[in-house]
Amino acid sequence: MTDAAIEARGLTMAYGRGGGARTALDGCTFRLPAERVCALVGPNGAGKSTLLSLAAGLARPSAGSLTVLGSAEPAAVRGRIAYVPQDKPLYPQLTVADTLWAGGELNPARWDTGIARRIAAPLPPKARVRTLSGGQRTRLALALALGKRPELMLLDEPMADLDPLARHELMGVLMAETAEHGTTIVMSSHILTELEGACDFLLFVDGGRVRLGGEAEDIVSAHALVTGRTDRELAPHAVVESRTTGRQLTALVRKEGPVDETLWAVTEPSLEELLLAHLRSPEAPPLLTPSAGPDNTLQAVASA
Ligand SMILES: Nc1ncnc2c1ncn2[C@@H]1O[C@H](COP(=O)(O)OP(=O)(O)OP(=O)(O)O)[C@@H](O)[C@H]1O
Repeated sequence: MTDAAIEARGLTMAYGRGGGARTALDGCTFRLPAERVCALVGPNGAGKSTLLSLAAGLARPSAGSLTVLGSAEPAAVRGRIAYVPQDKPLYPQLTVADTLWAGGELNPARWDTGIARRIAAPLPPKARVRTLSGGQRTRLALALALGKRPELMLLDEPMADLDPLARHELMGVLMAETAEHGTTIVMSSHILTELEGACDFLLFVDGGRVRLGGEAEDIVSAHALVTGRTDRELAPHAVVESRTTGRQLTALVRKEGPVDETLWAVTEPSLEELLLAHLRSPEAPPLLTPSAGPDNTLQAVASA
């Protein structure tokens, strides 16, 4: 089994104390293998940012454990991690060129001027950060993160304010980082269409709990989109979501063995269809594939 970049057991994080405490993560157990591009998805308030900030060593969990790059103290390996939070903190008074220079000064051992300059190339070097647009600031933050040549990149909605061309370009850069340098990328996103083909691993959290985890391919192939007559039995397959039109039933099911294709028209859902169905059906049972379970004791992927 590949080394884990992040491994969580019973990871729990509550903000505040006493009656006002809010549980952002609630007993999460999962494993993210190294050298993968992992999408972290889930609805607003699911706990994605909380998970990324814990992995970046910026806060400590309230309970449970979190091992990052082999260290039980994520803060101790901060030098090997690049974390780009949602608000992309940068010094507003510095120019683009000064920001890149400071990136090199702060990371003398690993700094890669070439990639940082390449990513920041469309930005005016003399412009002050405070004058940049949201998307331009994101580009600069990603240039700094990539320049650091990290082993693990934790990116909180990095694509949200980029234009489609910039998104396409930067997703390509991130995928190439993983392929060429073995960088592990964990990226939260609400842009489901862009995750397909870009992310090979998936962690879906909702209400602070892990609902889906594993190879994107395995998670998709554990499900089927089926269409047939309403009087046909879908058991033993678990219905994630269904709708009827007249006498026709369409359902997204978690397969329990092969689906009877003499009764049902069967297709594989897209990753987006699968995630939307789970977002609409919070009661669907969780699924972790073996590669996402810390010691293979968790629920295995349904055999297709
Ligand atoms: N600093 C904080 N203090 C108190 N509660 C917080 C804090 N940060 C997050 N929370 C709460 O924790 C829960 C999870 O928030 P988090 O920001 O991790 O979700 P998210 O999945 O990143 O959401 P989004 O998609 O909207 O960015 C929410 O209920 C949120 O209100």
